[in-house]
Amino acid sequence: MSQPQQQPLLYQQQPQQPYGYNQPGYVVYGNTSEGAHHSDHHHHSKDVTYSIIFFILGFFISCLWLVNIKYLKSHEHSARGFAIASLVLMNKAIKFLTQKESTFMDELLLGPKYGFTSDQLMELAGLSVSSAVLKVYPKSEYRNVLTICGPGNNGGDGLIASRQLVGFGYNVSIYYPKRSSNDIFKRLLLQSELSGVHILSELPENIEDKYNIVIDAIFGYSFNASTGEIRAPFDSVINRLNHINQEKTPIVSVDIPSGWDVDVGNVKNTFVPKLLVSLASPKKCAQSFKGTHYLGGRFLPDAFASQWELNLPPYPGSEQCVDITNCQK
Ligand SMILES: NC(=O)C1=CN([C@@H]2O[C@H](COP(=O)(O)OP(=O)(O)OC[C@H]3O[C@@H](n4cnc5c(N)ncnc54)[C@H](OP(=O)(O)O)[C@@H]3O)[C@@H](O)[C@H]2O)[C@H](O)CC1
Ligand SMILES: [K+]
Repeated sequence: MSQPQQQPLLYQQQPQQPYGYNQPGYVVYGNTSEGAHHSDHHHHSKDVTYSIIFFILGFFISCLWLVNIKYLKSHEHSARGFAIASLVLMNKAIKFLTQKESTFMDELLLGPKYGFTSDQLMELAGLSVSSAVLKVYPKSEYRNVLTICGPGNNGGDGLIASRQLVGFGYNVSIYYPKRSSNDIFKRLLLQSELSGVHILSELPENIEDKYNIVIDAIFGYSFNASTGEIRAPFDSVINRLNHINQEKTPIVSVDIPSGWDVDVGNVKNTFVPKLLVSLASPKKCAQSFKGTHYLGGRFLPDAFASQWELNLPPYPGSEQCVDITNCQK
């Protein structure tokens, strides 16, 4: 006698639908409650497995913690636990700013509500960069420094960091091919020269033979990537940096790796620095950065940071920078 054939049964036809099973077209073979129970159990254990996987992956790419939202209603309490933990961590994750947000926040800090001056912020930003260099590249091994300064405030941070590095015992040269006529920058350059920084008239050949570190203070968050080109003279400067052997002479980027789109990242396939020192709060492009990552620019008032939900890590003691290498993705 032939066995009656088992008919596929759409799960939606069952009177009680356990959570997570009611996707259209979900099919259970056989109409016994045992089969449904077995499948139910299988799905619940899947909830736990997937919620754990997304929880762990979230440490590498934090937006994956958001995926765990769907397990908040799981029947498995461990899956719900991992979902809640993911959301807590997600909330604690450092915020990465867009170009627009960075500009807006800078204007706010310099406006009447917070009352900072540009000199103040730049001085603290520069001090953070020199402090991070001192930590990561000690002068016993990395004494000779070349700083390349751009036309804006990122270049100003470079001028300041260079002066401070001389104070820390480094031997520093600056290449500053497009100088601002703004009084602040003239004073910063004067102070650098008086402190003993060498001012170069052109970018030296054989950078790796002469220098132990290159500081990239060319462009910050106002770099305009929309035209798709880097204008002279920085096109050729960045091209030189693309070919530097960073195993010998690492590049330290101030706030943004120059040439990267602030919101998107390394779209032009230019150099990837060994060390990035983000200022105030990291920018979106730093989400794809895999090297050593420090945060500096310790000038944001606590009220400001909480209003903008920046979730910045605390700076240890009186330090001017903090290592955020593993908190960034
Ligand atoms: N609150 C803070 O976070 C602080 C940040 N600081 C630092 O300041 C920079 C932002 O400085 P900003 O002056 O706004 O701009 P940049 O330094 O990024 O330079 C922009 C100039 O670069 C030139 N540019 C832009 N796009 C291109 C391009 N495609 N090709 C060539 N050149 C380009 C342009 O200059 P021009 O003279 O050519 O017009 C831009 O004007 C921030 O990142 C921090 O490092 C402060 O130090 C402290 C406060
Ligand atoms: K830079």
